[in-house]
Amino acid sequence: MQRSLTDISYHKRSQIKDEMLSYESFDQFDLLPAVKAGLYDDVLEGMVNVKPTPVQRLAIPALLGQPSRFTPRSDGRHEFLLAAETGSGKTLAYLLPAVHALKLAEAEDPDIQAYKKRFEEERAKEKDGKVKSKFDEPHPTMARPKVVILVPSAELVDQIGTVAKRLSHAVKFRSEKLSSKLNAEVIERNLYSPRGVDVIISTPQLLASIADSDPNVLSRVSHLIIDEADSLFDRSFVPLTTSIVDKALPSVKKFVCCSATIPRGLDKFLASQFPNMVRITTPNLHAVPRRVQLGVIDVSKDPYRNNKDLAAADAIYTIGRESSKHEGLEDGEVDVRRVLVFVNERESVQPLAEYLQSKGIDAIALHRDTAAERQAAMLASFTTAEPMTMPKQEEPAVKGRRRLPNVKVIVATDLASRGIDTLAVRHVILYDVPHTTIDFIHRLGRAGRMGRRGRGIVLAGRKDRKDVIAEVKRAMFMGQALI
Ligand SMILES: Nc1ncnc2c1ncn2[C@@H]1O[C@H](COP(=O)(O)OP(=O)(O)OP(=O)(O)O)[C@@H](O)[C@H]1O
Repeated sequence: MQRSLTDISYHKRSQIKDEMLSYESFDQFDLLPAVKAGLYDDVLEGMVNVKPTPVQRLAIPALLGQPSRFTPRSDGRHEFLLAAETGSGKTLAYLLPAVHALKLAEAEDPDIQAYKKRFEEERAKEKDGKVKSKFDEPHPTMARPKVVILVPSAELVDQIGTVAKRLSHAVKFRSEKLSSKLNAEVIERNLYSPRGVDVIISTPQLLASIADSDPNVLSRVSHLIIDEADSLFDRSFVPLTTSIVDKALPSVKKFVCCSATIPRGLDKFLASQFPNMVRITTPNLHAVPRRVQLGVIDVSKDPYRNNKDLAAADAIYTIGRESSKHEGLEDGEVDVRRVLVFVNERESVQPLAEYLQSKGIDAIALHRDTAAERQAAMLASFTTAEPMTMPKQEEPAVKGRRRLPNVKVIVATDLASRGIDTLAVRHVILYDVPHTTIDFIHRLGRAGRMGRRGRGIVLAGRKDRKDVIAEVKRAMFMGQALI
């Protein structure tokens, strides 16, 4: 299992640490003032003393072409791999430089400038009251985005789309989402609006099928970003992802792949397809965030006797009961805890969610069959940074009718939840022991995001490799990479 990841030497790690010390503030990056304003006032609104994270310190200067050991010296297309731990701010590491470049290119684009001039002239005439404007010319960027961001799920399209929208208030660009959650009319409107579009965030399925019928959609792309590249270049996604990459590459200036892990398959694929790709890896790559601890429940022992469902329900009840001990709570209040339960197989998601519901737990399955609205509402409560509390309620004494009102549970496979910024999650239950270290990293990475504390609980059965779990636990305790 440990062999699935590629090594990074200690020497390289210490060189990277030195590099990170050169940039301590976002103000040191050559970003347009509007981009910085959007970052401080809208994207990270309300945060004080904001500093770039390690991946942002390494990637932003390199993508902007500022002096750094990762800045390519050649002309032509630049290719990057950004690999950094889960929840470490990779989105902004690629989005800020892409939006900066978009605005610079816009200022130099003769078609856009000529369009703007005609538009302003018509508006001025209208203001003078001379004529009613008949200006209905489509914007030159209509269905021709400059920045394309690919992600593996509709939920991630929403998440990244929200960050881009926030940034666009100060920076003034148009960003649109394309995903299977939207109906055909909305998708058409988002892409073919006569007002134009600068940034598209999409799943590969949707964009690949649009590009099949209208290849020009990808003809002006200058920044192509493959987020969650370990998923998007794996066996199931690679044909769709590469079909988009192949169509877009002729115009692309910056090609950015982004991932929390570099499995051997991705390593080999990128080395053969993109031999000049600059790899930006943080010193803590492949380590689970330090503030996440791992506990183990041996379900083969009493009282569970291999009943994993019961062990999961019990663990969730314990998490719920502990929430009243949290300091800072008003008297009579409890925290609302958000718990993610991971299973290995898609087929187990629904039955486990139903079992937990039968035990009075507010659980949903994260998959296509769960009503979209219910899923969205539950996910929203998992991704908020705001604390959530409720009045304490006594559990009913009558046996068999227990209810746990202060815990919300999502049961998922990690593919369905990959990359989701579950800021509210402190507890992750690994119902199945993950098949690989990569899965351990992604699943535990839903807790402990951006320096928060978290706890993982593995349910270990009779046949599970307890030595592997012990090794992962030890590496996590030491803050080491799980390789
Ligand atoms: N410099 C910063 N300071 C504080 N918070 C930040 C900073 N940069 C990003 N964040 C916040 O950190 C959280 C995690 O960021 P993000 O989702 O980009 O992580 P990620 O590295 O892409 O994770 P994953 O690998 O799981 O996809 C977000 O809520 C984001 O707003």
